[in-house]
Amino acid sequence: MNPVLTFDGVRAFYGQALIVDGLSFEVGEGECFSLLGPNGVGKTTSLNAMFGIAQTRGGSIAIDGHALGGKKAHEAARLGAALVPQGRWIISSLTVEQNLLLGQASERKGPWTLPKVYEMFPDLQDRSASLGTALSGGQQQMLAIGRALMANPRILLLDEPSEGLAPVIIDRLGDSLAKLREEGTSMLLIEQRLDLVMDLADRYAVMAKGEVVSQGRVSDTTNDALRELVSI
Ligand SMILES: Nc1ncnc2c1ncn2[C@@H]1O[C@H](COP(=O)(O)OP(=O)(O)OP(=O)(O)O)[C@@H](O)[C@H]1O
Repeated sequence: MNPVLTFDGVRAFYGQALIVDGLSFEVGEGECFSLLGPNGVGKTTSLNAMFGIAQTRGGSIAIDGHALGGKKAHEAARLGAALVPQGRWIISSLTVEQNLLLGQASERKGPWTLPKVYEMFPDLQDRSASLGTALSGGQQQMLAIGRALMANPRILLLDEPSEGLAPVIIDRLGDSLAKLREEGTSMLLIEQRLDLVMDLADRYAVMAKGEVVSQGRVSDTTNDALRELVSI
């Protein structure tokens, strides 16, 4: 089966600074793939390379076999990449519902509509008229995920979704992501909480200095073994 997302020898830069150096991995249909590594190795930059925020010079990135060309942000969204960014990027002047509707900008058709997002995250329906940034941290994370789902993505790109959340909220987040996984949503998960990775991911790759240094199936490893790999 063709991969949903392919990174092949990607080299990504900020200006002249080479951050990602020959990164290769694939995410299969319906798979949750986790990209791991210590702070600063280039995980977020890899996502930024998909949207043209970091510049790629070398290698290729493809969604469903379609290479991302020049106009990356628009193209990646149109092809079905939806980002749940680190820090969530909730627009403070917009209500919850208006933030969710932003997700439709890519004009992709599919099962995700406002009622379906509200069914998945009832808190968002209760607060639909509130300003997005008036929500709690956990609710804002749900809003960021809901907004990405409104794009009817081929792949959901989650950058440290548990960051800054209390353990009980992380459990709820994990349940929601598990539900999405059961529905067959393809996911790329960047995450420091390895228990969440162990619960959700099928496969993982560990990055160091901008490239993959080890990878495998989550079912073949343990939380401790993964922690050791990530801390090298
Ligand atoms: N806009 C930018 N311009 C220049 N350098 C940047 C920029 N953003 C990040 N960097 C640098 O790129 C490197 C990789 O950062 P990146 O955010 O991709 O790491 P990460 O693996 O996602 O880690 P973290 O968990 O800290 O986000 C770091 O050295 C960082 O300082």
